[in-house]
Amino acid sequence: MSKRSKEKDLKGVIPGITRILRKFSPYIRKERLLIIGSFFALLLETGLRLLEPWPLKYVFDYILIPAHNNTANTANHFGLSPIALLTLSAISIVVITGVGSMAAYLSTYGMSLAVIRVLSEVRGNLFNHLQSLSLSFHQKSKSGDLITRVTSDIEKMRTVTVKTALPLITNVLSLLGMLVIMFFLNWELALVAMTIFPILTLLTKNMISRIRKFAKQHRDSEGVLAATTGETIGAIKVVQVLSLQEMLHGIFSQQNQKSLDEAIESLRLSAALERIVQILMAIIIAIVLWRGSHVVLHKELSPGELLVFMTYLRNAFEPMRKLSNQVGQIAKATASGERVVELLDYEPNVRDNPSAKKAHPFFGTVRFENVSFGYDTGTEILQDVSFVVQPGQQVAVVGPSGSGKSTLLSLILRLYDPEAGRILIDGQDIREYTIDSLRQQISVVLQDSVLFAASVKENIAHGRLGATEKEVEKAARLANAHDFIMKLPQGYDTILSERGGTLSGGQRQRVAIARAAIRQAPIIILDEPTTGLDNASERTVNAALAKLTEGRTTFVISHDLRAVENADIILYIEGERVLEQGTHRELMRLGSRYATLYRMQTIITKGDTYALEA
Ligand SMILES: Nc1ncnc2c1ncn2[C@@H]1O[C@H](COP(=O)(O)OP(=O)(O)OP(=O)(O)O)[C@@H](O)[C@H]1O
Repeated sequence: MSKRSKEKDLKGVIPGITRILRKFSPYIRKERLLIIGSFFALLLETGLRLLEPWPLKYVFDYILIPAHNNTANTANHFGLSPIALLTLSAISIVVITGVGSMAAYLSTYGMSLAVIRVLSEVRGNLFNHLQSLSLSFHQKSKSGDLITRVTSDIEKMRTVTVKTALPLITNVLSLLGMLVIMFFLNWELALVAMTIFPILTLLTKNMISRIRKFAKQHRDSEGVLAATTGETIGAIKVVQVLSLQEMLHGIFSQQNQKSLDEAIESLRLSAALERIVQILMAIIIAIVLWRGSHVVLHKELSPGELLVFMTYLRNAFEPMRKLSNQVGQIAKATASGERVVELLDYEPNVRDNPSAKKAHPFFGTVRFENVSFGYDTGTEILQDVSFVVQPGQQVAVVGPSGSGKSTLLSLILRLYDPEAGRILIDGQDIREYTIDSLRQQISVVLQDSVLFAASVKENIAHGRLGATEKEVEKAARLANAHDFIMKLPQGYDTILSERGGTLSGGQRQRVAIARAAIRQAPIIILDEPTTGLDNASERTVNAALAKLTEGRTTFVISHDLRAVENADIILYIEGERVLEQGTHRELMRLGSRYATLYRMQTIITKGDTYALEA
């Protein structure tokens, strides 16, 4: 096959492979000794494979045919008697195959080992990279699709590289070797044999690119399926409560059918391609046999040499037949590889500045200077927000739903960066601190705290790496969680279910408070931590929160204005701006939005109380 036509066949695959290799080169470099060693073994294997039919030639040309024609003479060939030559040929068959197999074993084992090592390192880094990608990326991505990239896309690359790409390299090398020898034996016959390559290229070009297209679509559909499954299982409670099963089953079935159709189409094309190659090869073998016999009759080639020629052609048949399938497989794995590279290439929007330094232990002064932010360009959520909080002050962030309260606090954590203005902690722009050292000094308790499927002890210790058992217990006591934890079947060693689903809402919040407490962070963010709890749980959680926040700069989001009226500063947000700020007394005296909302809430609550009493 000419280099150019081969390149055309692989159009799209070659740039993909180049991109993947370039991206993986640091990992590949680490395994270079193993790869080079295995490559030499592979060359040896290929060379020996080429030698395989030659003993037959000598037996035919120098022993069998002369004997058959009664022209056998006792003349020595290569200084050997016919019987010695026969014995040597027989032995060499075993030696060539034996050494070739050993070389094949070494090359396969070495290369596979290198591939597995490279890909498992890539997978580890991909997982790390995923964790470091900004929240905005994860909110836009489908988690199932990301999971497919880390798991089955990498697995696809591994199996195809080991089981298909490496044998393909051996096949291509031996095909090239066979061609050289065939030209050397008889260039005219070699040319006839070679006509198969351009014909094959023309016939298969279109099919290969269609296989690639369907394979890529199939991989993407699998990602969508995984995403739907993940989303459904993740929200199973909502699904069951709202009886969404049938609707989701409909969506899933459609996606499943699409994935099936694409898989079948790509399989059908691969199978058709294989058969086309098979028929073409039979035609070429027939032509070469026909033409070759004439050449032998004209004494331009010995019968043994024609035998070698035909054996090469037959041997070439198997790799050639497989070639199309292998190229199809490689095209599929390249699609997987490109999905992995695409993800690795994705840069987090929020990352450490080159000049960023590890933060010193914070005192806890927080200053917003003309901060503006929007999730999508053009739609501002916060505009020109400015305020200052002194160490140890309690700040309440209030305002209508969707006004940007959670967004404001997520900026302090650098989950997003402001579009304009800056946020300072202890007088320094937070972008000048490394993200890790900034977040380590901020504790967060959210409305619905997520716990991991690990022991209670581990869940609390997640708050600070290297926390001791004593510290875990101290934090749990502070969070009013120790008593209920001791009543769990294995106490602190009780393994929680996924997302802490086996605990009640109040218990989950108290474990989350313990996790926040163990951090001993100077800044605390509470995003409606008591919403959804009954009165008794709310009281216990509030008592725990009071201990957690004592003496620390605290931001608390609350819809219940009476719960935060003692805050040192109240920020009232509405219409993208902090409309009012001050103490409860100051804002009530102002008699504007906050005061109206506060009065409304008080009246409503009183109304509820009267209703209950009646
Ligand atoms: N990841 C996101 N991408 C795009 N828009 C978002 C995202 N998160 C929030 N928003 C939008 O930003 C606005 C502010 O949301 P935010 O959650 O900060 O409000 P909030 O005041 O905390 O609301 P609530 O009181 O209901 O919790 C809303 O209009 C919301 O739809």
